[in-house]
Amino acid sequence: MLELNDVSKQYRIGEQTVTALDAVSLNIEAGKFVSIVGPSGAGKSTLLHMLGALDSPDSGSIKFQGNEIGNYDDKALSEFRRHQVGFVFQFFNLLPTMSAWENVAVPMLLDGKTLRSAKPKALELLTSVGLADRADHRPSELSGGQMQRVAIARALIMDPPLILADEPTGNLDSKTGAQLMDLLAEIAHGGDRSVVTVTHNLDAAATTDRVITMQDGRIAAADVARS
Ligand SMILES: Nc1ncnc2c1ncn2[C@@H]1O[C@H](COP(=O)(O)OP(=O)(O)OP(=O)(O)O)[C@@H](O)[C@H]1O
Repeated sequence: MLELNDVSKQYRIGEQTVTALDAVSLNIEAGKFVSIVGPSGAGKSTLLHMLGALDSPDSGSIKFQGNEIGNYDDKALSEFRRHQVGFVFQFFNLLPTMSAWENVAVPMLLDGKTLRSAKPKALELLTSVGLADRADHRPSELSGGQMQRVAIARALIMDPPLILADEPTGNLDSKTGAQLMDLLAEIAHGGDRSVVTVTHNLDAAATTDRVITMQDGRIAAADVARS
């Protein structure tokens, strides 16, 4: 589904140059739940951003379903982000004045649909993540785990083949975090979807199909494929 070849990225701050990604090559297959682990500053978030075309590499190639993302113009890039990728963040990023179902509907609104037309799908997705009875609640009336389920439903509403999650359990207690990982695994294994998550939690990572360990902008040797 996604193929990275020799992807490098440097950041320059004043005189200093930081190599965030150093010639990373990687294949992400459909239907797999993949975790990215490694110490702080290893390049995990930078890699995740490259996978979702939130950032572009200095060199190297990123192909999505055989197409070179580097050749996309701005319009194709925003189409890609809107339709092919669902993002889940550590701090949920829900809109506080909207109800749970309205938050789930947001990507459809950004795609020009009305709230009314988005509602059935938003409710269906909330039901699928176990929150049918919380649809009208605002984020402040939900627990952290529930807020992250809303965020996952929102990530799914455009039916993207790729879900990217940056520390999705970082703000949750360990039991709730484990339940969230189970939900992400179900999402990956339930269809031809890939789910890629960055995590600091090695126990959580150990439950995924594949653990990619990063160190100093490179994929460390221990890239364990379990299936
Ligand atoms: N926008 C930026 N400007 C400058 N330097 C950056 C930028 N983004 C990342 N970096 C640097 O690139 C390196 C990799 O950062 P990245 O956020 O990918 O690491 P990480 O493994 O996700 O770390 P953490 O676990 O702490 O979130 C770090 O040294 C970081 O300081």
